[in-house]
Amino acid sequence: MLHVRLAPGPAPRNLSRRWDSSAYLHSWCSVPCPSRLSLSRTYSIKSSSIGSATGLCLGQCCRIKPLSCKCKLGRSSQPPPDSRQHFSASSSASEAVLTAQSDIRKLFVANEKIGVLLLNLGGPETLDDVQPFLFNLFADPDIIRLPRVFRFLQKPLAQFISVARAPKSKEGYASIGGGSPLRQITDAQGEALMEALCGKDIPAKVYVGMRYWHPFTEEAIEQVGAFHVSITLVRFCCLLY
Ligand SMILES: C=CC1=C(C)c2cc3[nH]c(cc4nc(cc5[nH]c(cc1n2)c(C)c5CCC(=O)O)C(CCC(=O)O)=C4C)c(C)c3C=C
Ligand SMILES: [Fe+2]
Repeated sequence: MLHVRLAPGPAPRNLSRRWDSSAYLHSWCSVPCPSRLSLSRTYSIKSSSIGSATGLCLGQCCRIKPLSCKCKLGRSSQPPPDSRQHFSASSSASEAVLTAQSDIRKLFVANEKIGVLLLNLGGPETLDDVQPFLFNLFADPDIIRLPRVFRFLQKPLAQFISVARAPKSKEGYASIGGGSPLRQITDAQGEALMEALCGKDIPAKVYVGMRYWHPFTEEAIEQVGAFHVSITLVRFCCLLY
């Protein structure tokens, strides 16, 4: 099922730089949203929408640069007229739910570039990243919520915990190869997603944004903007291992 949720009101074509919490992202996850973002035309997609053939949960890849794909990001085929009609009808609604797998094609309208922004939390890639990664994690009030009067202690506490915990965490990461596997795993998922979309003649670029480590969501969004993507599909996935 493809859930399409549109920001209310007319969608500006440029990206908004407001980093407010995104209700649509929060709605599917009990853990912190991987990012706080607001995109102009943002669609959240559920895992099965691209195709069960890939078995993807649409995780993310950790490249700032969009993943490359053999098909060109151009109009290799036009959507049927009824698709466009459907799209504009959806656009005027504050929320629409498209059910058919092929309905993603309905987003593929003339002169619209599609970007898929895959969001995750991130993990330290090297042992040197461990302490600053943990700082980012614990500095997040969605992870450790202090009473408002003690909010000023958030960063000092994050510094304390991250420094105290880092040696033990480093041991753990050292035992699994020296860093978090999140990036490689999600790279592979991003590649598979690109391939799956290409196979359906839907050329889209895939971007990745992480909440606590590189590439940060802000960087990914800048890339989305630089590529003048006008439709952004957003998906986040929390890998558990
Ligand atoms: C008291 C300690 C911790 C709380 C509370 C906690 C909550 C929490 N964490 C995530 C997401 C991630 N945590 C990751 C690593 C990690 N988390 C903690 C501690 C707490 N997390 C530590 C010490 C570490 C480092 C690894 C270790 O030593 O075990 C990661 C990175 C995973 C990776 O691939 O490297 C993520 C992601 C959430 C969402 C959360 C609360 C909701
Ligand atoms: Fe954690």
